[in-house]
Amino acid sequence: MATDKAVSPVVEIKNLSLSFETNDGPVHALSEIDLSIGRGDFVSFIGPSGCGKTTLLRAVADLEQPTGGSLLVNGVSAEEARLNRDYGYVFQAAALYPWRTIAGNIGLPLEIMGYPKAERQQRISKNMELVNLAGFEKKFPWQLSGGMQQRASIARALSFDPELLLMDEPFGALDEIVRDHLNEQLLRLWDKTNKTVLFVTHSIPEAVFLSSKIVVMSPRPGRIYDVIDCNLPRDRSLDIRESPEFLAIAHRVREGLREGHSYDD
Ligand SMILES: Nc1ncnc2c1ncn2[C@@H]1O[C@H](COP(=O)(O)OP(=O)(O)OP(=O)(O)O)[C@@H](O)[C@H]1O
Repeated sequence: MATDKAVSPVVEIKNLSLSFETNDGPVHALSEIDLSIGRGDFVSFIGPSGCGKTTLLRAVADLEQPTGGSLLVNGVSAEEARLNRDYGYVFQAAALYPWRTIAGNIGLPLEIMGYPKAERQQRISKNMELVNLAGFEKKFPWQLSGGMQQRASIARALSFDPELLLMDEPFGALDEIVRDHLNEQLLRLWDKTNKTVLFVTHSIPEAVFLSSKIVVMSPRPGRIYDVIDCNLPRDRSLDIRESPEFLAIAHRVREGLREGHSYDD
């Protein structure tokens, strides 16, 4: 029923654990993860290196298999959600094919899925506009800046209109000015499309600026240390980073990272 879908969580994780078998024995990457993500939420995952942020995102994408607990995506198993193409994935590197034009890259998932040409073109134009790349259809990736390439990879992830956008440190390799600019654009995009976003980052200001919810993780094995609601106005601009509300949330994230962190190594 449509109403059920509107209120049910997009991602529901209960007591999830995930270990990797290695030659040196098991690596316990995630433990006792409980999390419910609502439709239209923008959820950032922040935590020290190796705390399992990427592993959690990959489990939602059905690219890693949990060893315990349950995980539902759009009310079905992660595998079924993957087969339903319920998510688009954006990596740290834009990973565009250099021999394809920007339009050709953005349209690639649509080609693979067998969309007819006219619909492909219409979706490519719509998504290029959404990420402010209209006019660059015929350029090749190497003719675009790093930030523009990353915007193209976001347009590619959105090309088939998935409900869920999984983003693994998409702006981590970019300089701070470009990153600020992309943060503002991503916020506008989220506001316009109402997608549910799961976003991995190492940056406290980025997490606070973008999110409706911040998940602070602690390492070994990765657990959720704190979940912080961010109710900053939806039409915020970068200036909000100077506001007391912003600084208070950033402070709570920083404290969580400090307290959840083990300094043994
Ligand atoms: N395929 C794998 N085999 C064995 N161990 C793995 C594998 N993938 C990840 N790990 C381990 O699981 C733990 C979590 O890794 P993960 O990449 O999810 O952390 P992360 O929080 O995303 O780190 P970073 O912030 O550095 O990207 C780490 O200890 C990592 O070495």
